[in-house]
Amino acid sequence: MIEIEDLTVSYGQSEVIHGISFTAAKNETLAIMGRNGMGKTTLFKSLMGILPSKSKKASVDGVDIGGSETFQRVQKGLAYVPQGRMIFPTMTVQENIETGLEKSKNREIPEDIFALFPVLYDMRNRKGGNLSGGQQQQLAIARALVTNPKVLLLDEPTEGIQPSIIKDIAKVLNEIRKMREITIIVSEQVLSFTMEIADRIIVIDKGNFIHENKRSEVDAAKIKGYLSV
Ligand SMILES: Nc1ncnc2c1ncn2[C@@H]1O[C@H](COP(=O)(O)OP(=O)(O)OP(=O)(O)O)[C@@H](O)[C@H]1O
Repeated sequence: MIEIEDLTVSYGQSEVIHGISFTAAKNETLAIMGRNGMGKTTLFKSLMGILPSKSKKASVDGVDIGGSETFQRVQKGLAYVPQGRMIFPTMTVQENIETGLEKSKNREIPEDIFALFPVLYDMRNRKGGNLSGGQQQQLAIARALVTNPKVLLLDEPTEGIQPSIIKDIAKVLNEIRKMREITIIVSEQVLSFTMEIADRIIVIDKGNFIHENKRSEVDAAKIKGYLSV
């Protein structure tokens, strides 16, 4: 569970996130949707402590994360799958996953990881750079999950991935939620994908949240309107 109140993020003098507030519950998937440049990556980087931010409240499972360094936020239960996946191409699949353990209390890859991603088990000795885009995305998710996060942030996981594989990513995220009962927050532009995974959709526009709906009440035409230029 994550609670954020009145979060502001600036690059120098230029404020790009303007005091947004949200909560996401345990076992809930929240999608934050918006066009390029609307502030999704900035929001996620600030939540991870990669970018400085100000807020009235920022907590994970009741524990304050405001002012914490990135590694402390990971220890408090946040994990991050960055846009573009950022896996290590010259390291093996197994080594890539193990890099996620460095700041964690665990020493070994949890058993359910390879159950979730059988393809990564089959390819554990291959170099990360030789995997397909969809497999690299699975690897980036696996690496984030080894710290046993309470809240998993994924920045545009479908970017550059074929439509057939996008369905697999949706299936994996639904499976993760079922197995781990964690909070998942995903930034996205693809509505068909978020409709398969999200309980709630928020639209971000120029650093403000401008629309919010439960999945069951989503007006697809309205959200598509916000997402088109
Ligand atoms: N390093 C930076 N310095 C100054 N401004 C930046 C920097 N990075 C991003 N911005 C600006 O902040 C705003 C939000 O960008 P951000 O990358 O968070 O958007 P986004 O919604 O994630 O888009 P995308 O899908 O293209 O990544 C944009 O106006 C962008 O130009």
